[in-house]
Amino acid sequence: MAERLAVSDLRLRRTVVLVGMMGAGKTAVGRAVATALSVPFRDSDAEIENAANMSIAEIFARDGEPFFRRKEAQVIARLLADTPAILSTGGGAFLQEENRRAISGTGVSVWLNADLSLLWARVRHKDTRPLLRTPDPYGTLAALYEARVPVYALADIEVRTLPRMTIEQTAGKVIEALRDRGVVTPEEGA
Ligand SMILES: Nc1ncnc2c1ncn2[C@@H]1O[C@H](COP(=O)(O)OP(=O)(O)O)[C@@H](O)[C@H]1O
Ligand SMILES: O=C(O)C1=C[C@@H](OP(=O)(O)O)[C@@H](O)[C@H](O)C1
Ligand SMILES: [Mg+2]
Repeated sequence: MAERLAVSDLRLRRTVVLVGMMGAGKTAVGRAVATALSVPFRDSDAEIENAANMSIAEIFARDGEPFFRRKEAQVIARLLADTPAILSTGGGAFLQEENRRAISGTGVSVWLNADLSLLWARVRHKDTRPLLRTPDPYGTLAALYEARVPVYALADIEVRTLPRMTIEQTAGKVIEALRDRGVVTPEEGA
C-alpha cells in the first residue's frame, strides 16, 4: 500500500488567496499553510503597510479608504503574477469585482468562514481595524458580515473555522481542501 505523503512532498500549482471577514484568521492561517507547504507567504495588508511605512489605520486616516482599495488591488495583481504562494487578503478585497476577476484568472480563492460570534471575540479588543472604529463596532461588524457573506460565497473553496480549532488545525483543513481540488499535488518523483 502506498505510504501517506508528507506535506513537504506536495507541490502548489496556483496561488491560493484567502478571503473572508476580519478576524477569520486569514493572516494567521495563511502563514501556517505556507509554512507547512514550504511556499512563500504574502499578506496584502502587510505589503501595503511596508510600502507606505504606515499602518493600515494610518493609511485610512490620512489617505482614505478609496486610496487604500486602489493600493490593495495593485498589490493583489502584482502578487498574483508571481510564483505560486499563499496570499492572505484584507477582508474587503474580495468585495471588489476587479480583484475577484484577477484572483479567478490565476489563483484559487478560499473563503475562511467563521461565525459572527467568533469574529467578534477575535477583533473586539483590537484597534487595528479602522472600519470598526464606530460608536457601535459590534453592529458595524454584523452589518459588514451580512453584506459580505454572499460575496465570499463566490469563492472557489469554503473552509469553516470553528472556535476550538487551532491555527494549525485550520491550516490542515485548508491543505486538505486544496489537495481535494488538485491545487496541491504530489511532487513529481515523490
Ligand atoms: N484557531 C485560530 N485560527 C485563526 N486565528 C486564530 C485562531 N485562534 C486565534 N486566532 C487569532 O485571531 C486573530 C485574528 O486573526 P487574523 O489572522 O489577524 O485574521 P484576519 O487576517 O482574517 O483578520 C489573531 O490574533 C489570531 O492569532
Ligand atoms: O474588512 C476590511 O475591509 C478590512 C480588513 C482588514 O484586514 P483583515 O481582514 O486581515 O483584518 C484590512 O484590510 C482593513 O482594515 C480593511
Ligand atoms: Mg489579516
